[in-house]
Amino acid sequence: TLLDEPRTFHLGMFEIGKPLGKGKFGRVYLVKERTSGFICALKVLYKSELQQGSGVEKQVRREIEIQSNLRHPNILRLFGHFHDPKRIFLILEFAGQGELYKLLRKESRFPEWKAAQYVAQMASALQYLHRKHIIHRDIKPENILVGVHDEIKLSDFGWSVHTPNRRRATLCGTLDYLPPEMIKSGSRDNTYDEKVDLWSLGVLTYEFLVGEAPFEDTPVMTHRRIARADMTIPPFVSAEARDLIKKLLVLDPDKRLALEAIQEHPWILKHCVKGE
Ligand SMILES: O=C(O)Cn1ncc2ncnc(NCCc3cnc(NC(=O)Nc4cccc(Cl)c4)s3)c21
Repeated sequence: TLLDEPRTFHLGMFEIGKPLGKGKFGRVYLVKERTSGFICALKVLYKSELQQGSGVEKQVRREIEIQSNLRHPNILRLFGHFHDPKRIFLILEFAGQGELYKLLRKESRFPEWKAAQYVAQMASALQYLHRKHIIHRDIKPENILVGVHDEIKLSDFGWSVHTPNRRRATLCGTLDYLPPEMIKSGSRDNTYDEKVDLWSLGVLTYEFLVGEAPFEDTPVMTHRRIARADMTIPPFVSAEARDLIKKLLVLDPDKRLALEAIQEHPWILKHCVKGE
């Protein structure tokens, strides 16, 4: 079936179901693989649209190359891909509860126990990626899906790269989640490493608990507030959660709490059963 080692795939293998979402570059459908009955998500990308973007087609190839080799419960599986003259198709694991940011908007903010479980799963996914010298670089609620049992599925590796990244930082994500070292201009080496994902995890933790990003403002002000790590954490956030956020949203990348330490942080231990 689909889970076996890579084979060639084609559209006729799938029975197309309901649309799951419409992204910037194409639509996603719920599909069933005919022979095995296996349910998955099919992302359709139009080559015409990709060719317009600067090097976007290369990004999709890199995503396919990176994500096809990833196997982790909190990383959305890419089972395979194929293309026809006009389109590229990504065969993806189906995430039963869809996009995390929709759940977040609906609940406005998550209870601390739920936020802690999501952060612990994100830290586990990032530990797996960083051990493989992959930085995601675009961690934000829009790129996280949720499975039927509330398990986090980090997805959309369109922007992930292998470290160390000697390329100049390009403005790739929404400003809210960008770490200071990626928006700092002027300094000679605008390089960055996997610690950018630690900053974004801090922003994510804040947004889970508060319902909005810590530096949300006008673009100019957001830029300035990120550069100064200028944020206020509302009083309803517990002392332990506040402690973790402040240990991740640190300007100096080397002083950010390491992923292993996040798993041992009191706020995480309080809400997460060990070895879950
Ligand atoms: O999210 C939804 O809309 C709805 N939804 N609901 C449930 C569900 N289950 C699985 N997947 C879904 N959606 C697809 C998520 C993606 C995963 N990987 C991607 N990769 C990508 O888009 N790459 C890409 C494209 C264009 C340019 C470049 Cl550079 C890279 S998109 C699901």
